This record gives sequence, C-alpha cells and structure tokens, in this order.
Amino acid sequence: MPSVDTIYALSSGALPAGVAVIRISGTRTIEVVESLCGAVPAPRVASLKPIRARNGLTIDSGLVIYFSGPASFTGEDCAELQVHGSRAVVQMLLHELSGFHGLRHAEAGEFSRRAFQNGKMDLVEIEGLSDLIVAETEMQRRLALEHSEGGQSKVYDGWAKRLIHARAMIEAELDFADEEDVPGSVSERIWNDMELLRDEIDAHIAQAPIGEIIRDGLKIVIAGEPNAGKSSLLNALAKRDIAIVTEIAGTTRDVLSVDLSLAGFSVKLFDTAGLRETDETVEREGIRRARDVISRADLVLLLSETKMGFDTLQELNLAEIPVLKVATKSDREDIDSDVGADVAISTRTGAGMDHLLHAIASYLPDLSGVTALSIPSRRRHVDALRQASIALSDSLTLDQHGLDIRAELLRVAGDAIGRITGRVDVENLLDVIFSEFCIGK
Ligand SMILES: Nc1nc2c(ncn2[C@@H]2O[C@H](COP(=O)(O)OP(=O)(O)OP(=O)(O)O)[C@@H](O)[C@H]2O)c(=O)[nH]1
Ligand SMILES: [K+]
Ligand SMILES: [Mg+2]
Repeated sequence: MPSVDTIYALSSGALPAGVAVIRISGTRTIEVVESLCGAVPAPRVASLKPIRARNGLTIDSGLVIYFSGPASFTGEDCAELQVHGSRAVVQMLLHELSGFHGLRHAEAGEFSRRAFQNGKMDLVEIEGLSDLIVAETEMQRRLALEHSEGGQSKVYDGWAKRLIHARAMIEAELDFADEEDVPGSVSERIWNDMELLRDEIDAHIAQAPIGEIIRDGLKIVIAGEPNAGKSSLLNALAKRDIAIVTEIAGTTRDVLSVDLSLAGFSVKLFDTAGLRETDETVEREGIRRARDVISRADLVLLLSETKMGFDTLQELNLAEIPVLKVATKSDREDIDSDVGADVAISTRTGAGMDHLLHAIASYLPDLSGVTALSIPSRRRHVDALRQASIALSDSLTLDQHGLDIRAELLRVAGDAIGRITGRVDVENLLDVIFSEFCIGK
C-alpha cells in the first residue's frame, strides 16, 4: 500500500522525561529525516544529529535511527528520533512534523496495525505485545513475552497445518476412491492424529482459567460480620489507607478494591459491607453488592472474631467458592483464640499476616511444569479453540457420514484456528484488537 500516509507519534511515556522517542513510519520517512537532520544516517545506526525546523530554528539535538523497510517494526521505512523529553521539545517537533505534506499523526495502535498488515507480526504476537506493554506482574510479563515473540503462534500454526494435511489426504482418498490399487486407506492414521489434536486443543483450553488469573488477577473478597476488621485487613494488605475504618459496625457500604502483586501474580482484593440483617436502606444495598461480588470471587476470606460469627456465616451460600476462615484481632486478650479458623491475624500487631499471605498464595495456580505456551491468554483465542474442538469432535464422531462432510468439518476447525493468528479473514476483528493500543504503539 504505497499510497498510505506517513504517520508519526510520541511512542514513549508521559512527559517530562529524560528521553522522548518519536516514531515515524511510511514512504516519506527519508524525506522527513533529511529535512530535519540534514542527512539520513545509515540504517540501524544511532547518530547524534541536530534536529532543525524548516525555518532554520534548531528544535533539539538527539539520536536519530533510520530503519529501511521492510526491516523495521512496521515493515515500512521508519525512523526514531530520541530527543530530550520536555513538553516544549516534543510539542515543537510534533508541530514541525504536522507541517510536512503527506504526514499525519498516528491513530491508536496504527504502527502495530501496519506491522500486522505488512506481515511482520500476526494477531497473537500483536496482542502479546499489547499485553507486554501493560504487564504489571512477573507472570503477565512471562506470558506476554512468549506470545509477542511468536511461540504461541507456532503452536497454533502447527495445529492448522495438521488440519490442512488431514484434509489433503482425505481429498486424495476421495479422488482415487474408484481406482483399484489405492494404497491401504490413509484415513486410519489421519483420524488417529485428529483425535490426538482434539485432545491437545482441549488440554490447552483447560488451562484458560490460569490465563484469566494471570491477566485479570485472582479475585479475593474479604467478607464477614460487621466490625470483623475487614477494612483494616484491606488497608494492611495494600499498605495504604484506602478504606475507612471506625469502631461503628456498618462503616463500609460500597465495594472497594485494590490491585496487589502476590508471588508474581496479580490479585484483586475487594472489601465489602459487613453481612447482617438490617432495615437501613444504604447498608442493605451495600450488603446486596457484597453478596454479588462474593458470588464472583475466586477466593473468599471470611473474617470473624468469634466462633459464632463463622457459624452464622456458614449460611452464606458459598457453594463452589473456596473459603479461608480468618480469625481477627488476635492481639485482644478478651478474644477466644480457638474459633476454628484457618488463620488468626491481628492487623494491629501484624501477627499472623505472613501466615495469611502464605495461605492465600496456595490458591494461586501452580505453574510448575506449566509453560506459557500451554496457556491461552485471551477469551478470543479460547472461543476460537472451542469452535475448532467442536468441529473436530463432530468430524471424528460422524464416521458413518461421507468423507466429504468430515473434511468440511476439518476446514471449519482450521479456519477457527486461523482466525486466532489472523491467517484467515479477520477484517472485522481488527478494529477491536488495535483499539486496545494507545497512540504511538
Ligand atoms: N485490637 C484490634 N482491633 C482491630 C483490629 N482490626 C480492626 N480493629 C478494630 O475493629 C474495628 C472495626 O474495624 P474495621 O476494619 O472497620 O471493620 P470492618 O469489618 O471493615 O467493619 P464494617 O465495615 O463496619 O463491617 C475498628 O475499631 C478497628 O480499629 C485488630 O487487629 N486488633
Ligand atoms: K467498622
Ligand atoms: Mg469496613
């Protein structure tokens, strides 16, 4: 697409900063760099240059790197100008760039979109890159890096190839079916492999909850009686004064949340209103919200000072959700130390807090023996994999039907997998995927 605009944007973070990186991509890159810097440096060699506006004023001096397409991030001619990261320098440089004919400011995700369109990265790699940019925990970084560098794409491409191979063998069998000496049916081997493939895909899908926890964090809800010390615990774990703590029962009404990092995982911790019968309108709404967020928890920390408290809380319908019973205020002498809890804590003295964190960590996914490649990272991927698995299963079970129908089901499965990496028509998906990026990426 030679006629597309040349685009530019600030690709580095918030200003002011030590260095700001302005990226340019498109056919006019050479012309622009020549005008700003006097000459275009050799490709991929950082060169310190004065950067001048066309009226002769020096904007700044900085490192200029030119990438000759297709050996660049976008696949087009690209340049990166590394200038001093002040608002004034960046503003003047962007203003100068806007004055060039055929240049315009990039839209969100546009550099990456060009990389995809020019075949530099597939969709899984691009999504991995988008995840890597926003990664906050060690596990998020590991998963995103693996995906952005194409490891996952290789797995999906391998699966798609096996499906194509199977179809080709079936086509051949259909073509030669009426000939005398067809070498013994190829089908046997093909269907064995397709069954294996279906099992591999299902095993991959089964890891989706881990991918979700890595991306979105483990949802932990602090629940319990009024005044049990729930908000005090939230504040203690967050090491910040987030929730209001008072001695008045029924202080917390809204659901509060904070993101923490625990053992390399992201954890979303929720504080909720104390659970009790009440006629007070605001508190009732708070309790309704508490029950709602409890029902969506991965883990509930059930807090109480007393054994009776835990007993009444049993009535909460926590059916499928793991619960950790936490006895609070262990520093108080008037409190019975044996209330049948899993952990006893005091936010006042810090007693038991390590024990509690340890107990929580045991609810995090065990990643020993699990590689990043065995974990699907996004709902989009899982949905497509499910479609592939269903089509594959159908083609395996429909053995009384004609081969042509079974081959068609393999095509459906292959297309579903092809859509994950973008090998198969995904035009309608692109806007959704690239809109997740910010400008300059
Ligand atoms: N001695 C002692 N007091 C505590 C401890 N944790 C909390 N408290 C006190 O218990 C009272 C209630 O604490 P909160 O954290 O507001 O309890 P809560 O469960 O959030 O209460 P509601 O939001 O009203 O349901 C406050 O007076 C706290 O200072 C503790 O570990 N030891
Ligand atoms: K309180
Ligand atoms: Mg509270």
